Amino acid sequence: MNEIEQRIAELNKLLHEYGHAYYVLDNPIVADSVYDQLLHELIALEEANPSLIYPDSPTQRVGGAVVAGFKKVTHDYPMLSLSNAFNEADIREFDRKIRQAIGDQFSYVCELKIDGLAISLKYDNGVFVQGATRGDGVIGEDITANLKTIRAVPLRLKEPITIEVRGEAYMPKRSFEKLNSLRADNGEELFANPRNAAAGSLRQLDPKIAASRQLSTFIYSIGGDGEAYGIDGHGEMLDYLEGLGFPSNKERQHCTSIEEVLAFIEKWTDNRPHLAYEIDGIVIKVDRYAQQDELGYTAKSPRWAIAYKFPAEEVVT
Ligand SMILES: NC(=O)c1cnc(N)c2cc(Br)sc12
Repeated sequence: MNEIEQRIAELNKLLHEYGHAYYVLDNPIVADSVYDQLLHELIALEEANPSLIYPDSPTQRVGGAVVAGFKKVTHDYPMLSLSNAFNEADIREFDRKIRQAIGDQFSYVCELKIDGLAISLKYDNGVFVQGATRGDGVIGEDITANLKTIRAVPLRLKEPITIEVRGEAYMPKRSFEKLNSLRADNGEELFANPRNAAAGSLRQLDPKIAASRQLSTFIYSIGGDGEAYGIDGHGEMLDYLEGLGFPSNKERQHCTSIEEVLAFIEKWTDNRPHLAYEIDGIVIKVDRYAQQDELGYTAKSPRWAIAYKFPAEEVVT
C-alpha cells in the first residue's frame, strides 16, 4: 500500500470507530471538531483518488440520487405485529395463557416500545446491502439510500456475516423540536409528532433531505431463526446484535415474574418524559426461543409476545 492508500485505510478505520462510539454507543471518544476534520481530510483524499473510495466509507452515506419512487421489497420473513395489552388485567391474562401452555419454568425480556417506523436491514458478508420499511408486513419499500444516511445504521458489521435485522427508525425529541422550529420559521406545516416526522423523512425521494433529519434507530430482532446463529433466547440475541455493531436499547430487563414485568411498566410510565426519544409502550417477550416455538402464533401475531400500550396522553387544548 502506498502512503495515500494507507492514510485512506487509516481514516476509514478511525471514522468508523469514532462514528460507532458516537452514534451507536452514545459515548463519543473524540470531539466533533476532530471527527469533522478527519472526515474532510478523507473527502479530499477520495475526491483526488476516486478509485480508493471504500463502499462503506462514511462519505458514502449520503450518496444516493433522487429517485422517482421506491421499489417494492418482499420480506424473506414476515415482519410481525404484536397484540396489545392496555391494562394490568390484559397482562395477567397474557401471563396466565402462557403458563397454561408451557408451565411456570420460563422468563420474560421487557423492552421499551420505540415510537418510530419499523425497518428491516439486510447485510451480506457484513456489508449493509438493503433497507426496507415494514409496509404491510409482507411487502415493504426499498429505502436503502435513506437508511444509509442514519449514522446509527452500521455500513459494515464487526463480523462478515449475512443477516437480516429488524428495528425501529426514530427521530429523537430534540431533533423533532429543532425541525419543527425551522419549519415554523419557514411557514411550513409542522409534523404532529416524532413518529410522523421520522416516517415523512424516510419517505423522502431525495436522500439529502433524510440525511438532514438526524434520525436514529434501535435494532431489536432478526429476520428468521435465531437458533441458526447459535443463539437460544431473545436477551442473548440483543447482546449478540450489540456485539456485531448494532445500536440496541439498553433499557431492557430480564423479568422472572409478571410482578417484575408490572414494576418495569410502572418504572417507565414514570420515566418516559425523561427519555431522549418517544416510546408508546413496553414490549414483553418470552425469552427462550424453544418456548416461543412451543407457543407459536395466532393468525396475526405471536402468542409469546405482547405490547403494553401507554394510555393516550391527555391533549391539553
Ligand atoms: N424491542 C422490541 O421488540 C420493539 C421495540 N419497539 C417497537 N416499536 C417494536 C415493534 C415490534 Br412488532 S417489536 C418492538
